[in-house]
Amino acid sequence: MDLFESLKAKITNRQFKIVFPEGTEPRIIGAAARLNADRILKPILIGVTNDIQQIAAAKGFNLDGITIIDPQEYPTADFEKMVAAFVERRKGKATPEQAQTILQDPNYFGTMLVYLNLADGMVSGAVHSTGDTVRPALQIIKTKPGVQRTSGAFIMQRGRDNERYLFSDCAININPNAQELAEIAVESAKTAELFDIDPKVALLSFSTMGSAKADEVTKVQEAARIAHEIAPELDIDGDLQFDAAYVPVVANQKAPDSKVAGQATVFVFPELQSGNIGYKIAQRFGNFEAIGPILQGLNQPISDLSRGSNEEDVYKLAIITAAQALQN
Ligand SMILES: CC(C)(COP(=O)(O)OP(=O)(O)OC[C@H]1O[C@@H](n2cnc3c(N)ncnc32)[C@H](O)[C@@H]1OP(=O)(O)O)[C@@H](O)C(=O)NCCC(=O)NCCS
Ligand SMILES: CC(=O)OP(=O)(O)O
Repeated sequence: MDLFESLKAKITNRQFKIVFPEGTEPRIIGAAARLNADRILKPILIGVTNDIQQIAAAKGFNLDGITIIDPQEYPTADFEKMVAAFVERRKGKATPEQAQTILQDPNYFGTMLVYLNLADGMVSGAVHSTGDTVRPALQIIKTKPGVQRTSGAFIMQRGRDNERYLFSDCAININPNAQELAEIAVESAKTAELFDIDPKVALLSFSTMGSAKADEVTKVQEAARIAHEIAPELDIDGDLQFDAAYVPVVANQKAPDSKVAGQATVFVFPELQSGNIGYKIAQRFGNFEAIGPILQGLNQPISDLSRGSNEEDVYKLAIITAAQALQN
């Protein structure tokens, strides 16, 4: 079965509430209208009610049954509760006065709705940068016990045969050290399993099994060693060049003893430059659909769209976000 058909079947009965802080963005309104009409989840749009209604009317989107929250019209008592919870969560890093201002930002407001369990997840980033989208989540939602760093994975899928892979970290950690890279690899394997990808994890490099000597390669080798320690049951290998990870005949030549080479399904990039460039090349040259970034390792699901996303990307990432909520 198609991944999204199977995810829809899993989440439909739960009617998760997913908040969209960019409520006046037509791609967001269009996706929310479809998700609502298809009865997959309950969207909450944040923004000025009149503005959202006018854009929806102009584009022909039906908003019946969709909740709109205008932060300016939010009941005072509820906003005060939100401010108090934010101040408590930030533990001395924000005064109530600062919190009042910070929570005017729709990404902070939306993240607090999730934190307060008034929503089950959040999807934003269609117009905001990744930093502005995820910073509230890093500060408020925070990582799960045992996870030090969140990271951003993409499901990459193509064609009718369900050719599907996971790429990470394509969104968050600019230059992870070996320990952080190992954690990204292990968290990526868990994300892959959640989305029906059998994880064979390649730690990518410009070197295969030590064919090049450089600090950058040593970092990847060290990450592979640490990842084996953290999760000995997983198939994780590196350093591997992309061709050795992906192409069986090259794998036979470059890494004949590897359990991952030639069959990798999860591709972990050594740092963010290559990760972000790599997924966009596969998406734009390789005709892969890129769904994400899915933030891994957070206590509650928050997803960050690329500003290059279309309505279909928003629709699918909302489904992924709701599927992550099933784990909570
Ligand atoms: C993600 C990012 C915005 C965080 O940067 P930042 O806001 O400057 O982070 P700070 O160092 O100020 O930390 C802010 C908080 O987030 C936490 N944090 C930062 N990075 C984190 C991570 N990867 N995982 C978990 N928590 C993290 C910090 O511990 C800190 O928490 P605290 O305030 O409770 O102490 C930054 O790493 C970044 O810009 N990454 C690249 C994003 C990008 O442009 N990607 C390409 C497009 S997708
Ligand atoms: C994930 C990503 O690259 O986001 P953006 O295109 O918005 O920078």
